[in-house]
Amino acid sequence: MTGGQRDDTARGAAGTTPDEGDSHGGDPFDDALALVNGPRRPPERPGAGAGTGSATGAEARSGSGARPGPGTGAEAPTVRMSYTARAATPGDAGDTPRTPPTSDVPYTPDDPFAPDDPFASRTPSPSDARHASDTPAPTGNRPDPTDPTAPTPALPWHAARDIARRAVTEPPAPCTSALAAALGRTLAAPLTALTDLPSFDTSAMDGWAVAGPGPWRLDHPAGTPESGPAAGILAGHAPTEVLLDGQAIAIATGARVPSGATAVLRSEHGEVRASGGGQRLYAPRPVPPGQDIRPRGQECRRGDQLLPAGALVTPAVLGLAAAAGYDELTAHPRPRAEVFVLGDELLASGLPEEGRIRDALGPMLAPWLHALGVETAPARPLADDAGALYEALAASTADVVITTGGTASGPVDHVHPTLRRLGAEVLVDGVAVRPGHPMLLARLAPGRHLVGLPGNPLAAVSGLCTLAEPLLSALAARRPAPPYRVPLAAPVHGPPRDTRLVPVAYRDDERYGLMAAPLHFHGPAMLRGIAAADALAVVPPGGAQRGDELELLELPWPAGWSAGWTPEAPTDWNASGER
Ligand SMILES: Nc1nc2c(c(=O)[nH]1)N[C@H]1C(S)=C(S)[C@@H](COP(=O)(O)OP(=O)(O)OC[C@H]3O[C@@H](n4cnc5c(N)ncnc54)[C@H](O)[C@@H]3O)O[C@H]1N2
Ligand code: MOO
Repeated sequence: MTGGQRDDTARGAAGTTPDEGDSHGGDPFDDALALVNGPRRPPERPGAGAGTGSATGAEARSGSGARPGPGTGAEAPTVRMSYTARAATPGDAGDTPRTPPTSDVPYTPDDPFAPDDPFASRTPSPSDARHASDTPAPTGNRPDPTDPTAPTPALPWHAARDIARRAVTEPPAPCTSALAAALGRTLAAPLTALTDLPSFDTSAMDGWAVAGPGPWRLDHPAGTPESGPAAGILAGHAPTEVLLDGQAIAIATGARVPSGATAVLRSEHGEVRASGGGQRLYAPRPVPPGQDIRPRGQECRRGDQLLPAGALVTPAVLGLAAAAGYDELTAHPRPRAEVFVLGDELLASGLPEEGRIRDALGPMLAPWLHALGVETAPARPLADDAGALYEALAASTADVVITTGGTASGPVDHVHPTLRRLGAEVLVDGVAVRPGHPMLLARLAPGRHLVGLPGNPLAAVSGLCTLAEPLLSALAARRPAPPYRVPLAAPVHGPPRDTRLVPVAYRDDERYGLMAAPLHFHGPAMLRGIAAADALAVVPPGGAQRGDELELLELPWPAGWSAGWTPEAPTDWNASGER
């Protein structure tokens, strides 16, 4: 979890006073929320100059609760909304289209606040998807093979995730690798200690190993007498001395305590005085037996289970494994994924021009998959060409192929026909979730799957989190993380039948503690909200109120994430003096 300790007094929690977001208060998190949650410029209407026919800033702040008609000021039918002021303002309801809706078409398929979406679930889903586990095991919503034109009912969100997780019956066989190569993989067997830890009685402090009550004779001072505890038994040495009652010897932190020693006296607690040609060590007060000695086996005994099979190999696990004597680990291989980005309109660089736009998914998906522990090459752009898609899918050997775009039924949406041509088994064909409902999952061959992400960028994120993440996690043999819930900081409207995934940022609240503040700019084609988010909140059909505890899907990068950065070549900072 990230950001739980942030001091957030932000006014920018979505749906509260969003349009005040332009006044930054100097608090970094406040500023971040304000930046992402406001202010918005009303969208231009096609063919109109900037601002023409759009709500003014004053109107935007007025919270009138009505959506203006196209250039007439006429009000659309009232739509029940929780954060009325924002949702009622053009350009504000997530992805309000450039053409404001007419009064008889009060919302569009894109509108995340629309109470009912004609393109959403074609059959009712359970009224509350939070209880999907009460429903019988899902069998998917693959289309009727006898009728290729039959509409496919969208699956409830939890059921779709469940199918994705269970699509993998057996993860690829584990393999053994050097420790470092196991990072990010899943332990195939319990991590069992190969040694006691510590493996010998160890001094926890620099000072003297002492035997019995003081004062003690320093019979074995190593080095000069003045060097005190800096000499004596050093870490890494195996002492042969046996201390007798009344004797002491200098010892360093981490050194093996000689037999006969009953405690370690810290250097700052002891005083060495000359005495009759020798030296005596005095302590201001009695030293309890065992003080500052880490006894052998304190952390574990050889054979103890340190971690179960299925644990994720994190940097800390690598450290523990090394301490416990491992040179190699047996772990499940990382899933291998290939990403094909479809769309003739996509540009790889520069500014959007003449109807063409930048590819936002290629740059996002490969590192997102890396963050999920998946091996993948840079995304491959593919033209909107059925033949090219067929060739690419037929040639791929990846465990999971991820396509973006082409999932709907437009003239160049080739994913469904290509899957049919390949004889793939469609397991999920549409999910009752917004955004992202045309997402799909298919089995290309035993052990090989395809996740079709919709082209709208936030819809693609939704598909990634809904279908790809559980599938990849099962392939990596990870145990599903138990869902956790955080109270919502502001109400979120929701359609009656579809789950919504809404970007949220953590904030602290006096009453509830950690809360999830919904972020604006959450329309299907927008990435501005998710780019500032800590997680996606799973809003059940019908929406949620402030204080409702919602399941969160955390994004796979915690605060301070460094993308596993490693220098390509060793860098000598001193040589250049530059950073
Ligand atoms: N008749 C219907 N039309 C649509 C429906 C529907 O149910 N019936 N669903 C809508 C929804 S919801 C979505 S989401 C999209 C899904 O479309 P596709 O998966 O076929 O994707 P495209 O049409 O190729 O693109 C949609 C949109 O996204 C832009 N895009 C695509 N790829 C990228 C990318 N890599 N980077 C940035 N933007 C991308 C593309 O230009 C389009 O604007 O279908 C709706 N239509
Ligand atoms: O517009 Mo679509 O809901 O899948 O993003």
